Amino acid sequence: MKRSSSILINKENIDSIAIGGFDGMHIAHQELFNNLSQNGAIISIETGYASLTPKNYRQEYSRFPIFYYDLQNIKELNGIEFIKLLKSDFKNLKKIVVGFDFCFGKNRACKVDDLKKVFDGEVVIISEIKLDNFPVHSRYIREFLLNGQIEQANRFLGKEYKIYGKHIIGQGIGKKEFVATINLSIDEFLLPQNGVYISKTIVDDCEYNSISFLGHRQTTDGNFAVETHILNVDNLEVKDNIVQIKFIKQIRENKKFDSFLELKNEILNDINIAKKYFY
Ligand SMILES: Cc1cc2nc3c(=O)[nH]c(=O)nc-3n(C[C@H](O)[C@H](O)[C@H](O)COP(=O)(O)O)c2cc1C
Ligand SMILES: Nc1ncnc2c1ncn2[C@@H]1O[C@H](COP(=O)(O)OP(=O)(O)OP(=O)(O)O)[C@@H](O)[C@H]1O
Repeated sequence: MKRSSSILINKENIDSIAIGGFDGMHIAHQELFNNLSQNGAIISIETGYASLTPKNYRQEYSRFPIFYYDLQNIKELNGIEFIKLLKSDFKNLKKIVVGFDFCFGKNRACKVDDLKKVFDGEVVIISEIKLDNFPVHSRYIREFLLNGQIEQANRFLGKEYKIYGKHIIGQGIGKKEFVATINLSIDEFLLPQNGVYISKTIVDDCEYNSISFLGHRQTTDGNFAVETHILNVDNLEVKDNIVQIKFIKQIRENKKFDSFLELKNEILNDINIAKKYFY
């Protein structure tokens, strides 16, 4: 994972910034970044709600350094004070890029027209970016994921939705009764709707085709699990504690089976569907 590189950047060199929450770093956010100059930077206002690309996972989706501002620390500033803060943090600031609906200052009282009044440099306002006539926003991408509409979410994201998890020990019956899986514990990321997904899994810097399951293991211990089975690889040894899953397509919902044999047959069927997709 590319951690924020902003600490290594000399703020004096930054001459343009894009401002927003930027959860997801989706295609509309990228359009804002396209309007930055060579020495641009991203100002990410942290509300604590980011779940598509939580704070420490955002940098990998842009070459521009990200500087984080905690909303709690700036929410009492009025519009003029907020811009003053940015100008004092970035002494060479000449351009600000925001979207059509950008609000700033205490109680979100200031709008884009106010920005033009209080900032004495160039202000670039990006009109609402849409895909198939549908506005692109993080909140809609979250809804797509929660409905299992991964392909739609991925189009809006401009990339495959990816989560990071910690490798944990499972029940230990997968390999014996079904197929081997890597079990994960997920903290900060939004999980798509429960079910079975064609996916890719990144383990120890290698990306593998996979099939992933999210949900309560209704057929075995009933516990909630995030599990991924790597296709065509037996006995993969996982060294790194952190494993990534990219979601591609939901193939079915989670189900309760009357016997282990029925679950096993369904899992083998899922694997065949995934193999047809990949190979
Ligand atoms: C592709 C796939 C599909 C699965 N589908 C279901 C399911 O529909 N219902 C269910 O109860 N468990 C499902 N599971 C979870 C299995 O119950 C689980 O892998 C098994 O209990 C082994 O768990 P373990 O890895 O913790 O040992 C699925 C697992 C995989 C890999
Ligand atoms: N569809 C869009 N078109 C143009 N600008 C956008 C669009 N979505 C967001 N922006 C701009 O990107 C910046 C970041 O916005 P923000 O983090 O609120 O994204 P969002 O996708 O609208 O999120 P949410 O759905 O949670 O409100 C802001 O300057 C905002 O105006």
